[in-house]
Amino acid sequence: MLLQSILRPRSLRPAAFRLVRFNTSVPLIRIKDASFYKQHPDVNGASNPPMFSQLNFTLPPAQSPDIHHWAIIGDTNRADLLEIFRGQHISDPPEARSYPYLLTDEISAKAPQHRSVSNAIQFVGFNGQDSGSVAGTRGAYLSARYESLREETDWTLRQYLRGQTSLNPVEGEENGIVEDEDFLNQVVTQLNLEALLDMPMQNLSNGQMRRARIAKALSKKPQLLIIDEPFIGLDPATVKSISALLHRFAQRGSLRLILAFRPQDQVPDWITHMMILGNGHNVLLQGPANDVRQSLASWAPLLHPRKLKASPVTSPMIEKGWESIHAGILDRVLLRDLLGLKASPKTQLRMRAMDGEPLIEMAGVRVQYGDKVVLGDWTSEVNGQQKEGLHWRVRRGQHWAILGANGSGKTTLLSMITSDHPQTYAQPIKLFGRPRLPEPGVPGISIFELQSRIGHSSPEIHSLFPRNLTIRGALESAFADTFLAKPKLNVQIDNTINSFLLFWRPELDSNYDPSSKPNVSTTHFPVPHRTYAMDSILPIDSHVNYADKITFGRLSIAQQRIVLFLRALIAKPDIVILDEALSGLSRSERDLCLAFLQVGESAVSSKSPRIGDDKHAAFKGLTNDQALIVISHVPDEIPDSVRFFMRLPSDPGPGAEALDFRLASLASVDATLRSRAGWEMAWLPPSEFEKKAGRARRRTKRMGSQKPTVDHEIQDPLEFGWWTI
Ligand SMILES: Nc1ncnc2c1ncn2[C@@H]1O[C@H](COP(=O)(O)OP(=O)(O)OP(=O)(O)O)[C@@H](O)[C@H]1O
Repeated sequence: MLLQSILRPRSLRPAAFRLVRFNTSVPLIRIKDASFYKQHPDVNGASNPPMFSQLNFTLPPAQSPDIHHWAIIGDTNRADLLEIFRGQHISDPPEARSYPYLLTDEISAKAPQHRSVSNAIQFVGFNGQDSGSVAGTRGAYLSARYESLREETDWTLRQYLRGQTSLNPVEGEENGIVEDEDFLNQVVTQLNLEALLDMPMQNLSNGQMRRARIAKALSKKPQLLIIDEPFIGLDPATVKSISALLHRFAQRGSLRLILAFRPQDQVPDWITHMMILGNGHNVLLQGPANDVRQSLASWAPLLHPRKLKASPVTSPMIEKGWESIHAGILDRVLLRDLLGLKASPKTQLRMRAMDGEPLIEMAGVRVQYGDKVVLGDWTSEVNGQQKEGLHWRVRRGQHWAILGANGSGKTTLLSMITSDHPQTYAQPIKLFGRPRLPEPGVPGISIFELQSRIGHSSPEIHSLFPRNLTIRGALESAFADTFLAKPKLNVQIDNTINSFLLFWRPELDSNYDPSSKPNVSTTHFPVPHRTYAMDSILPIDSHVNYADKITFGRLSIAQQRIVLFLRALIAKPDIVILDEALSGLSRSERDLCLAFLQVGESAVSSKSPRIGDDKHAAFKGLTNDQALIVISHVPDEIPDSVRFFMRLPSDPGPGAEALDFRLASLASVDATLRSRAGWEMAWLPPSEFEKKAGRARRRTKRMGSQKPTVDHEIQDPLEFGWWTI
């Protein structure tokens, strides 16, 4: 989403072809007409194609007076480019990539360890398998995070930051190796990490872990810090503060920064230069941010080729856009993402389901470690009285969003529902109308029953999901007791899995080519009396056997997230929990997931026409019997069918009003959390929230000659004092 700011008119020239002049002649990174290979260019021919052929890129050091704050924008191939910047992959010719500034006398005198590229350039990436694990922490399933036993290797944040993570430290390094204590303290303060210093790393929330990793990288005072997807999974206030903080560090002139984003992400205003990657390993545009934005804006008409052909107006930049489309480097899905245009997924607003069977009931949940209460440290209104702890009810058919700043307890709350948290058993929680432990006359609910009735996708599941399962195996595991146990399958389940695999083939099978027909003889098939597309009469196996060959580990991060999203839905569980399940997806993939959630296989993708037959679709969207719980820091990832939300309290720090606990519903059909107005309203501090939101009011209805009774539809809002926005 790059076209946020007003564009100033300038001549349209592809920035990649422009000469760049710097005041300093000693760049930090110089890449000149280089191609890059994963293996030596002489081996493996076709399976070792060049990446970023004839790449040119120059980055002046932080000490140079030229201000260069770079953003790299691209899909999965941006990871390869970031590795190239860090000295990985083979450069052809070898001397075409160099780091001249690291060889200067200035570096030898000030920071000799920075003569090595791996010391001078630090990288922080958050997405995917390595995202949560730091030096062996957070390695086990979520439940391990909550175990009271601590291993010797459960390093605290302080130990992690000081590098004290060796069981047998070398003499003299018992307290870690810190180059500059004052600087480390400053970084800790600025990233608001002081209060967490003595906490084991595996107990940190996602947002806290991200801040910790940025702090660790900054504390090494690198010449260049590269951060991939710096803001993914952070609450809006933390995004603002980390963005401002990174800007301050970069402005000081001691650190260069390269931030990498997905095409649909919002890029901070202070970014001065951009490189936009196209499909394959190709650079589409590169140069000063305003020029790139302007070139991109001129490509908007390419989304409407018919209108464009009728118009006599053309320009070299539009020509370049056409060429890129014809060469396959640019496609309309990518262009839409870059231009920040929303596709319009079919939205179906779910009727307010107020009288469904209760699936989750919490009556005063309070989770604490020692003196620290991490969930339920508030009072709220229950039947007109103030009660302590979390009181909440989720019924069949209801779609909820859980909102809260990083560290406010969202993951802890979910672990109460999934029973990953040992304290679940001691809490006043009922699931499916039953307590966790048996009570006189009421049987408890077993963990296996619970797992079979809850579909769940989360960053924790992503980081622990077995990489060697095939795509089909991954979906089948939704019907098993554990990831690797034998699934309980039957013909109907097999058909459902095939149906999902068929629908999602364009996204999951990288070799999928809608124009090529599978190499299967059709001569022995009965001749249909009408003409059908050839694809639809081929056996389904020929369309879905890709899923038996591709393993989860070979998929891109976005594809892995799609598979886990489908895995959460496929067994038609009573409760679907999507915890940051769509983060890391491109805008079009995310919109397709949202549409799929609501209308199933009749959702439409701009990527390719679907082969599926809607009438016989195995999945037609969530049913009125299912409940949905969504957690996301990004409004665009919250389906419009979400009609209720819970906001957990958080304290943004000195000078800002703390957010309090609220339960609320979205009153009008037009109000959604995806809309800017709805999102901002949901995050208002109490003084403003109470002015703008309404209270659930008592409605009565007459039943024959009997006295008026309270409408059952209003029971929960009145009982729990809901608000409406
Ligand atoms: N075992 C533990 N001991 C002490 N504190 C803990 C422990 N486990 C988690 N916490 C703290 O509980 C709080 C809630 O964490 P949780 O992961 O639920 O937050 P979250 O809302 O999911 O955050 P995010 O949006 O960053 O993922 C955090 O402050 C975390 O540091």
